Amino acid sequence: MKLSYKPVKTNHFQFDITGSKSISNRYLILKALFANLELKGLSNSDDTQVLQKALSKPLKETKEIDIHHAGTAMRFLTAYLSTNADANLVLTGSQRMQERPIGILVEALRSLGSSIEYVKNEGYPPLKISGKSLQKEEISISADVSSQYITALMLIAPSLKNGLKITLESKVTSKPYLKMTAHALESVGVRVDFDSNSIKVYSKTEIQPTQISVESDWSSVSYFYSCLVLMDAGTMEISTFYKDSLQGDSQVAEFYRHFGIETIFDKESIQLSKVDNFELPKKIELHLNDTPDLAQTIAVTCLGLGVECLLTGLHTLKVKETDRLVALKNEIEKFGAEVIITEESLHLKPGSGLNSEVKIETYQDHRMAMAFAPLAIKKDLEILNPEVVSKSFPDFWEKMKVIGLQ
Ligand SMILES: O=C(O)C1=C[C@@H](OP(=O)(O)O)[C@@H](O)[C@H](O)C1
Ligand SMILES: C=C(OP(=O)(O)O)C(=O)O
Repeated sequence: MKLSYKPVKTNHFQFDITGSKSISNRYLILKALFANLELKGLSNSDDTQVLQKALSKPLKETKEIDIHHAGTAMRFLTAYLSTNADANLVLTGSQRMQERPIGILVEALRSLGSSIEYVKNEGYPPLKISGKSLQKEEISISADVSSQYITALMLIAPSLKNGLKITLESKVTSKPYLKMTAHALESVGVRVDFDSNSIKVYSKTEIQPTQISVESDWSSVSYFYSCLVLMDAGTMEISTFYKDSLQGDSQVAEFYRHFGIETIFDKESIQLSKVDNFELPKKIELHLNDTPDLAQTIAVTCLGLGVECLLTGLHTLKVKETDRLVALKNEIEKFGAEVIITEESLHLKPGSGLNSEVKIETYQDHRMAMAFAPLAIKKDLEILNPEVVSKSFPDFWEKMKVIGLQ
């Protein structure tokens, strides 16, 4: 798809964004445990729909569940199904999902008493799961590969007889996602004690009727921050967001102050504006261990601005929808910049300008398509397989049109 920018008449853009897929998918598992939970504003992303569909089928009659590319659905369902006596099935996903590790979670669940077998390769989906009730109440797990393994255990913990105490080994990655899970549990009345390296989730069999409204997705809004930075002028009003967000990616508001974007919280929306006469830094250094999904957005913003950047804390990017460090290097260098990657960092040194007529490969990664789209404000470009955005943000291109990207 060829993308170009035609400034629209208005300078003030107002729109809403779909619900957070991370929050939605946590509450879908909680709803499977506690029927009297009512959810509003769920994400319309593929990742949420695939989980919703899997949970809506009678498990006894289900032989296989395919969750495609959805990491959260894969990890959360592995834990949920292994505790559900009706489950006797194969849980699988896309080719890439079969290359994303799950051994740490499977080992943890097995040590609690689960029956899970690898169908193809040791340590990777597909999994054959026979659900049963788990008896143990303590587990240690390494926390530096994916926080989703720990979230998966936290979400099933209320259904265990004595709850679950999880000890986190090694450095914790993506920690705000664990806080989000703790908050989701607490919001339905489950007690959680969260210390720096241990999490205790208490047992709960019933909850009071509870209604939850899902906040919009902060990772998705990051692309609009990037657009506004690269536009000459404009303001944006985007809903529904809260100042005390559960989402770690709300940190994007702080990060983009470095690029001259001010965020004002107004009731249930954010208002973004450009600071007058802002002087851009020559170089920016950010540690993104808490917010890995923002790395691509920020790297491409820096490319568009010609600002050098050093992003660290990125070791998990290799096991996401694609190896995002390699993908970023490949695509950014097409524009004439230099990118040096290590196991956990990306250093971008801008070139003298931006090369034209660049075609962006998206590697079946929604965030590759969405992160590069704002660059079209500076240079016409082509995004290959633009439909990948539906993993988290099906309306992405429609919203881009609102601000002038066609
Ligand atoms: O729990 C979640 O909802 C997520 C946790 C993060 O994954 P890791 O913990 O694997 O970094 C994040 O990248 C992903 O998009 C969503
Ligand atoms: C990494 C992501 O998702 P998941 O791990 O849930 O597939 C993402 O949305 O960027």
